[in-house]
Amino acid sequence: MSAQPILTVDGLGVRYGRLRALDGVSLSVAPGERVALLGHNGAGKSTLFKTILGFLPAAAGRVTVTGQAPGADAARVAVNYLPETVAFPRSLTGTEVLRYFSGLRRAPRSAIPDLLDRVGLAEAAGRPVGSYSKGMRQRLGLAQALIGAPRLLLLDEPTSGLDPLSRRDFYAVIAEAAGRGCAVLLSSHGLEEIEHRTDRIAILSRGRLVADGTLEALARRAALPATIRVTAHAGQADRLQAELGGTRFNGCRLDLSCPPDQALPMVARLAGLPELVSDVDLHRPGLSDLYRHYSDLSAEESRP
Ligand SMILES: Nc1ncnc2c1ncn2[C@@H]1O[C@H](COP(=O)(O)OP(=O)(O)OP(=O)(O)O)[C@@H](O)[C@H]1O
Repeated sequence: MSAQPILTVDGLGVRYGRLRALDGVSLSVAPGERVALLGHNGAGKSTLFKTILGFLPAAAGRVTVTGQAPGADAARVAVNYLPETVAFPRSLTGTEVLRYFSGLRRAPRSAIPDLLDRVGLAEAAGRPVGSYSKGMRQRLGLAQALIGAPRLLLLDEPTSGLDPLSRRDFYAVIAEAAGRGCAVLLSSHGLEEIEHRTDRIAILSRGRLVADGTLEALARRAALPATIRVTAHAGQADRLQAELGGTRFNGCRLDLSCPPDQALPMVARLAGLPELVSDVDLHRPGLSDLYRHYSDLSAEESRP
């Protein structure tokens, strides 16, 4: 991406006393880019967010937001943050909460009805937040994070506790913000939900960035084998296995593992065996396979 990044993280190290929570982390997010930050519990995701917000100092390296140091006025205006757990005064209505935050950010109050509408809270706008469900509070949190058209959105596990339809709507709102040029960095443990809803994946493991790229680039680099599930005609599984090898799972299923570039030629070969094969299902590695691959690699590298 050629546009100047909104967020740059360069060789960042952060410590809690003797613990290295982040070590040599480099990452950037350009305008309009949605980057998913993945990592096990304790990998350092929240620490990275807190450093970008200026709450924690860097022990090494550098972070800039729109070219400014975290915590500087211009950086604070540029970034909005949705923490993992949002808490609003229970007696205020949705509209009142957004009025309060609009005041803090000097953003026009006229945008509030539209914001509430975009997150599906138009009808609940006049009700006290204490009567909202967890998902509704989370959506109000997203509306709060969108106030003032931020240039960088930091979202810490924003969809935990949301049902599948609310998650879909949530990502649609995030895509709209990115479409307007907002840079988005969001952490998640939900691999399936981010697989096709973000532009790039960054994986943290024990405070180090072990992968950063598009799903396609990470898959190419990992070169994990594809699995072809073959269903044999009744009584033909033995012959098929004798011909192709693979692993038998029941009377008629055979799993073949192929290098990525051999998967299609193998499917073509299977199509030429109609007397043996009744069905073929090609399974390419998904994000969960890649996540395991890169996290395991980093665990192996750090083993003495
Ligand atoms: N205030 C703190 N004082 C000391 N250690 C801390 C503090 N906050 C976090 N840590 C440690 O720093 C490391 C990174 O924690 P962090 O909260 O950034 O991880 P995370 O990836 O956000 O985890 P999770 O997915 O569980 O939210 C962990 O080992 C954690 O125990």
